[in-house]
Amino acid sequence: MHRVAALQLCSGDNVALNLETCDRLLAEAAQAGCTMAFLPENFAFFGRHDQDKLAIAEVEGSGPVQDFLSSAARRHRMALVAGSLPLVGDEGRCYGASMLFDASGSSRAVYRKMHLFDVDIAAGGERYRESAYCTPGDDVVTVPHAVGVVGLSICYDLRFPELYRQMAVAGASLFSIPAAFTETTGQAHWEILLRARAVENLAWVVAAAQYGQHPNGRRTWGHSMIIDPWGRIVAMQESGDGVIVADLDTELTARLRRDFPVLNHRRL
Ligand SMILES: O=C(O)CNC(=O)[C@H](CS)NC(=O)CCC(=O)C(=O)O
Repeated sequence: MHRVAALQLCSGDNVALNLETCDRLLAEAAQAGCTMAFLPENFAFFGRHDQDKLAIAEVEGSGPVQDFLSSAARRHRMALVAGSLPLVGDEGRCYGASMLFDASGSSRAVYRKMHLFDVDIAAGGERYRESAYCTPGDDVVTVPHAVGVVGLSICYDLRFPELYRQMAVAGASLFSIPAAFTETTGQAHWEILLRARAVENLAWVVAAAQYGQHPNGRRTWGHSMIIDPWGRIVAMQESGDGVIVADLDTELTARLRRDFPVLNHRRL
């Protein structure tokens, strides 16, 4: 059994304030006995304009947000999956990156968001062009850890089941899916997509989410969830700052994968 936490917050454009909130929630998670905590997409900064986040983009391995993560992991004695933070990319753009820190504060892995959210949402009258300021990563990342092999992903990636299948085939038994899902698409698709990724791969899903209204006027869906490999939602918070906690039973994953071997029945 490994107790893990997902943090939910409503990040704004003040980095220090967002990190303070994260730190408070991490302390709660540590207090609850968690050995690992997951943060949402854009936990450190949600700006007024899309390109604002370029100003806080860091080079991999150094910078105030990464320093905070390393120190928070050490202080709270927890491994962290830092949902997403901007890392410097090329041509004046950044990567949306998810980093895993171990409890000693060392960075163990970096995943760069592969699928960029360039969509128009008719129902909400919203237009997103993530590729205007972000550049996509090319590499699938799985990280062996105490809780199992962790597959890293970010938000819109959730709609691409082939990424999760590839991670599952590479051994992943837990998917991290941090998000800032739109309220409109979240209401329609969030839960069904998350549970599908869990069920079809017999894997745990930890989805730490942003909620509420951000400085750019956009509203995000919240509903952070931890889902077991049978598709049951074992912890969920609709709205508000908070920490959801679950005990990950790694035996359950092993038993399901043995007795219900869908991953071995693939023909393609
Ligand atoms: O707009 C912002 O600044 C915050 N959002 C994000 O950073 C990212 C990229 S724009 N959002 C998503 O990927 C939403 C996906 C989604 O909502 C879906 O797949 O339905």
